[in-house]
Amino acid sequence: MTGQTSNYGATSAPPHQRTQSSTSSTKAVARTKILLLGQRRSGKTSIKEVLFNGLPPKQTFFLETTMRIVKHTYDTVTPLEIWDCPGNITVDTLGAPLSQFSALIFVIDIRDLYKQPISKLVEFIIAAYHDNPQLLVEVFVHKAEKLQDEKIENFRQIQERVQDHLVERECEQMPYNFHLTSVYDHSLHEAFSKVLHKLVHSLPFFEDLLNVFCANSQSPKAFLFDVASRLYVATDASPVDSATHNLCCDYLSMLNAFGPLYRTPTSRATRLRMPTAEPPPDNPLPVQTKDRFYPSAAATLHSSAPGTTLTYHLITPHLALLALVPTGVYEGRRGLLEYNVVFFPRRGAGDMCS
Ligand SMILES: Nc1nc2c(ncn2[C@@H]2O[C@H](COP(=O)(O)OP(=O)(O)OP(=O)(O)O)[C@@H](O)[C@H]2O)c(=O)[nH]1
Repeated sequence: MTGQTSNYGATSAPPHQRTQSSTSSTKAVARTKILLLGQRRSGKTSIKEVLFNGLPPKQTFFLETTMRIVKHTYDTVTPLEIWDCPGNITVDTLGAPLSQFSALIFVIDIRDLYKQPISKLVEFIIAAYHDNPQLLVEVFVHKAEKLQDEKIENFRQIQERVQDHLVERECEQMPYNFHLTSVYDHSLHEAFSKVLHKLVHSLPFFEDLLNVFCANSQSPKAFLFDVASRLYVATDASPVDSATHNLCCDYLSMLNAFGPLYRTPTSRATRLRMPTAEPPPDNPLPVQTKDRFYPSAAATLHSSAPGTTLTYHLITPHLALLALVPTGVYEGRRGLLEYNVVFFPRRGAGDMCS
């Protein structure tokens, strides 16, 4: 595993504590910087808050206008620093060269077909073309759930206008991607996960491990999720279908909500041992109050034969493996399955048992 990955595993705080940005770790860790740009009220802060602070989507309504750049740090496989910028920021007022950043996410309200947001996006793409051609430019055409019939048409028009502007400015070589997003469905998680994949250097390693896990466990699909943000860090080679992704996201959300309720003696930070003698009355057994997320769970998706089971295994304090497994395999060979899971983070692909 790379240094980055082990660093992540060693330093991260429990999921429920990780929603706060940590300034102390900002200094210690080299972070991948992501610029979050767009017009006022396009939804930038909502995106950041929903993904990285667990804010319920409906409460984004109460977010205040961002007046200055807010830097939010988040520890996942690659430590991130997300710059949430006010709507009026320009290349000149950003206060940092674009070469410092690994990705630029530009948020456009899907109903905003006017010139202003598109011109601003084009200005940043042109600046990136000159200062940092490696910069990932990802455009989130946001609030997509608001439109039903015109959604695809607006999406197409925004893409076409950006392309036309870039051709006019002779800058069409700069690559960029468009995503339809909304905080009210899973599209935001899926789009941001795709951005994250491009920033995780150890992605091929994780993908290899997942491919081997799937082959050895007869699993048609497996994801490695960042537990708190519910972004998937990697998946196996089979295509991602949105329904499966959404199901895993929902299951994780349910476990995140209810997991802390499940506390057993073995879920404590250190297991209690049977006392050899009566503890003195003034020195009772230590009571561990630290919450521990329970390490595995499963749900049967449809019971009729052959059946599919959705499994969850926490493999580091912050990463969970979610996989679809045939119910027959889960019930008949669970020990072997869990053996594969236990060794997933520790061993290379070649060492996994079949
Ligand atoms: N319908 C819908 N509304 C959204 C979505 N995302 C954000 N909003 C709403 O858009 C409004 C503006 O959201 P903000 O996150 O404050 O936008 P911002 O881009 O950070 O705005 P500034 O701070 O002014 O730059 C809020 O009322 C949100 O509830 C979405 O996916 N769908």
